[in-house]
Amino acid sequence: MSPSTLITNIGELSTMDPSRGADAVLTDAAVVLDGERIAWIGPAAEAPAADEIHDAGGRAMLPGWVDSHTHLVFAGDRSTEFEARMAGEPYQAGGIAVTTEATRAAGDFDLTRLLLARQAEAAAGGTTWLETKTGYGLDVEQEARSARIASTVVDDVTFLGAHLVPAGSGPEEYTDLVCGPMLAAVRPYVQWADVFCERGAFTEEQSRRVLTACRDAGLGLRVHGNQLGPGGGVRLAVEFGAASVDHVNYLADSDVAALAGSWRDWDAQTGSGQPGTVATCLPACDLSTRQPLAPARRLLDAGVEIALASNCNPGTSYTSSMNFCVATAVLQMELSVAEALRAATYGGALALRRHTGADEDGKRAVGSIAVGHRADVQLLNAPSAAHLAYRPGMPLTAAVWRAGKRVRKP
Ligand SMILES: N=CN[C@@H](CCC(=O)O)C(=O)O
Ligand SMILES: [Zn+2]
Repeated sequence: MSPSTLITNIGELSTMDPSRGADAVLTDAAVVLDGERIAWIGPAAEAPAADEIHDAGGRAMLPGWVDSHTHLVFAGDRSTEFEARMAGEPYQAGGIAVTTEATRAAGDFDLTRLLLARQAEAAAGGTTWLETKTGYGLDVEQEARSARIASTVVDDVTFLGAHLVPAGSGPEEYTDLVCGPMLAAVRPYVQWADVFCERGAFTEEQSRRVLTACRDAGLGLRVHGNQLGPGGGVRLAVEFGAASVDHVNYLADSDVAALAGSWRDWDAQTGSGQPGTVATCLPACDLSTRQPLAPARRLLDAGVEIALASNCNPGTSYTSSMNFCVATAVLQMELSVAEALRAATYGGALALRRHTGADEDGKRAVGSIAVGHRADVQLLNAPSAAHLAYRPGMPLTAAVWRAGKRVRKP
């Protein structure tokens, strides 16, 4: 049995629990972690006894980040491509092939070691729930290997065989492979499937085939859409009831309306009802590819639930810093601090359908602090979470607990 921990003297506790309404932020608060669950929340003066006590010293506490979009199973480096981009070259999907070559050449041991180091880096930065994708294998054996390795390290694994058509394959023939033998080989290791629906990657028709096959195989769906230009990715994601469509840089009014429509049976104030398709914004990627920042404000104003994620990958966004994403969202994307925090915690959980569950149904919610939810919390070296944007780039992560266990610095 792991000991219980009382974290007390919390100056500001942002629970991100929609069911608390206006009381979602507490001051002079305490939290008890018991095993891997949150056992108690309330005023510090009323806190129960616990095996261990951690004095937060008036610091701010919030849920651990839920990073719902990364590509961490890779080897190699693309800093030369990055430098060329900074000198004016546009980003092109074809860079994925460079990482695929390096990833295929790495042994299982090295690939696992690299993934573990990236997971530890993310956790030290406050990320307590991590999704990652395949997509740098691009043949049956290599995609299955990436999925298997990912499943031993991260919390949610997504099959992204439809990331790029590899050299030497025809697009239709490769799409058949993704929908057939590749899907069958990765299926034991993954919960989700994704498709890069974009010029230079997969057409709308090919994407539709991939989503249909993966849905029929029982996988949850996500889409990379509208990243490099207008297109059908968002529409397709909504049509298929995908949990998330990610990037969303180039949106027509009809895309925003379709996303908003998917949330019509959802009550954002209480976090109840039928969730729709989350629009996942990836600000670090937008900056690194010199794309317009995703229109997060416009989406929120239209009634769409959004998430913020790092999209950590070697091509377009080589950072797992959710602090950076939150700061950028506040400084550059017209989100309030509370909206950015929600998108990086509860929003990520919604995008992975991990936002509910407290003991009674065998699932533990992540992304919000409530009794019965997973004990995923972080303390900041600051009296309020606003410091994440007020002091951007500063090392504000003071302590992190993941499933009740204190995370060590890598
Ligand atoms: N857009 C597609 N996939 C990744 C980039 C992959 C790469 O360039 O290696 C992304 O999410 O940005
Ligand atoms: Zn991606």
